[in-house]
Amino acid sequence: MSAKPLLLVVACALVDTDRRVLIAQRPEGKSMAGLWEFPGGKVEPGETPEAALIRELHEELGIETKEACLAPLSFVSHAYENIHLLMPLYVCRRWQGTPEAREHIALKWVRPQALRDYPMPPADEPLIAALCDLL
Ligand SMILES: Nc1nc2c([nH]c(=O)n2[C@H]2C[C@H](O)[C@@H](COP(=O)(O)OP(=O)(O)OP(=O)(O)O)O2)c(=O)[nH]1
Repeated sequence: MSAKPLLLVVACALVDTDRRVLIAQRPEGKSMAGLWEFPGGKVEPGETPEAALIRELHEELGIETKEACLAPLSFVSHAYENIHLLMPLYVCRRWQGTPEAREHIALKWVRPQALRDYPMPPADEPLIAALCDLL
């Protein structure tokens, strides 16, 4: 049995004062296009997960946050066809700026119980339950 490469991706649930969570729709041309995801992305070599997430939040949404504002919530370990995804999910309640879709089709603020109304990557399912418990 040949092992699949392990892919480390960091993701973030931005939570607003109404306890809604930001999800973002993946663009055309990427895998899983059209599905809704938590903002985030791959951890580059030499990067800490937190630094990667702060970078991705800036690149994707144009917002600024800092490590002290990132609280680990849960993680998923999910076998996709070609890779094995390891994805920690952080919760962030404090940031500067207003999120805008710089790399996604659309953004949406959603109550945790309504996340299941939006098609998300298969790996994300357990994270919805974790967010419903938290919020
Ligand atoms: N950011 C993010 N990625 C997720 C989530 N769920 C999930 O399976 N993923 C996967 C999709 C991608 O394979 C990978 C994130 O990669 P990425 O966003 O940095 O890069 P990408 O879309 O260009 O990746 P790809 O086209 O090569 O698949 O993690 C999620 O909720 N948020």
